Amino acid sequence: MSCRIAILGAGAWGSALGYAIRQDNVICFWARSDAAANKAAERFEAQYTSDIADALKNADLIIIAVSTAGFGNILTQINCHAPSSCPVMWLTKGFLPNGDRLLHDAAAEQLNAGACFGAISGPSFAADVAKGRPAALALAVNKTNMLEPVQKMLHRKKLRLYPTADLAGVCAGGALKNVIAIAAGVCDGMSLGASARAALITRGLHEMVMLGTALGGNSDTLHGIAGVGDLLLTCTSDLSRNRRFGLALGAEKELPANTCEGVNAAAAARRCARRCGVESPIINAVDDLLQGVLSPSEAMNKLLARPPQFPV
Ligand SMILES: NC(=O)c1ccc[n+]([C@@H]2O[C@H](COP(=O)([O-])OP(=O)(O)OC[C@H]3O[C@@H](n4cnc5c(N)ncnc54)[C@H](O)[C@@H]3O)[C@@H](O)[C@H]2O)c1
Ligand SMILES: O=P(O)(O)OC[C@H](O)CO
Repeated sequence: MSCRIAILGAGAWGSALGYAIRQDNVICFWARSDAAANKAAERFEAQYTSDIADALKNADLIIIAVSTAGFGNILTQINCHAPSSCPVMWLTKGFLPNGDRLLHDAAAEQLNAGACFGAISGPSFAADVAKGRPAALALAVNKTNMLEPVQKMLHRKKLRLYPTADLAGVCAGGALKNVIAIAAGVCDGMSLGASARAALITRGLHEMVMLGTALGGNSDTLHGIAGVGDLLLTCTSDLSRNRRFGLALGAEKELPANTCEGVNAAAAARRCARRCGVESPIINAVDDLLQGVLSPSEAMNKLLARPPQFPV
């Protein structure tokens, strides 16, 4: 049976995912302006509109694909215009701006009572998925009875969706790996070598697990595709915008202007860690670098001056 899927945001990832699931579904993209909708329409055949009420009308599934900057406003629009029983998923990774709320906390607070919502997150570059290359992602929802119907609408041979009830863990993994990817980029931008990068990624994973579990996630999730899987991808591939941002920061070059969710996430993750009493030296170092409080070599020296601690 064909489903109507509204994808809110026609940027790189929303478009790539829409392309991957277009068969057997009617896809309707919402973009912020007519010009953006027309530009996105050049990518592949689907419905495109800049009227969000139009996109949401009669939707069987909603997928939010905007960056965190627009996430809160999109939730408000969904409340106003979407059928109340329609599940709301998102591809966005990070914290809501100006605070330290992960996206599932924002959805729980802002969406109408009883709403079904969740995240699709894992190692997946839009550029790969748009070319039909295989990817595996976690699919997490707040109502476990909805996992199977949502998975049925989206799962494909080359877009594998692994269902889980651990929404907090999936959201934490996607948000925190971006901060560590900036750190890995800084490390390589400073030419510190592959050994240092491996140590940084491993210690970064430790911070992700400690903080992610303090925020309600499961350790298994953070060691799975939505945690370590995404961490490995973003820390090691130059396709990652977070890693590229870190490379420029470490080499003290001009910073790229692309969507880079790790920038806002570093400050938010640091606030969460302080609130939860979790030690987060790498996250703090990234935030200090971004705030201009430390230079790359000062941040490195601060991390290297720490006493070695188990578990490693
Ligand atoms: N690109 C990828 O490979 C990839 C993969 C997985 C997850 N993600 C995540 O998906 C999200 C979107 O990333 P992207 O790569 O598509 O970014 P993008 O920059 O290509 O697109 C972002 C979209 O968000 C919209 N947007 C930005 N600010 C907005 C606002 N204030 N109000 C309404 N709309 C707004 C833009 O118009 C654009 O359509 C990010 O959270 C990113 O971390 C991206
Ligand atoms: O390009 P990045 O760093 O935003 O990463 C994109 C995806 O999150 C990778 O899974």
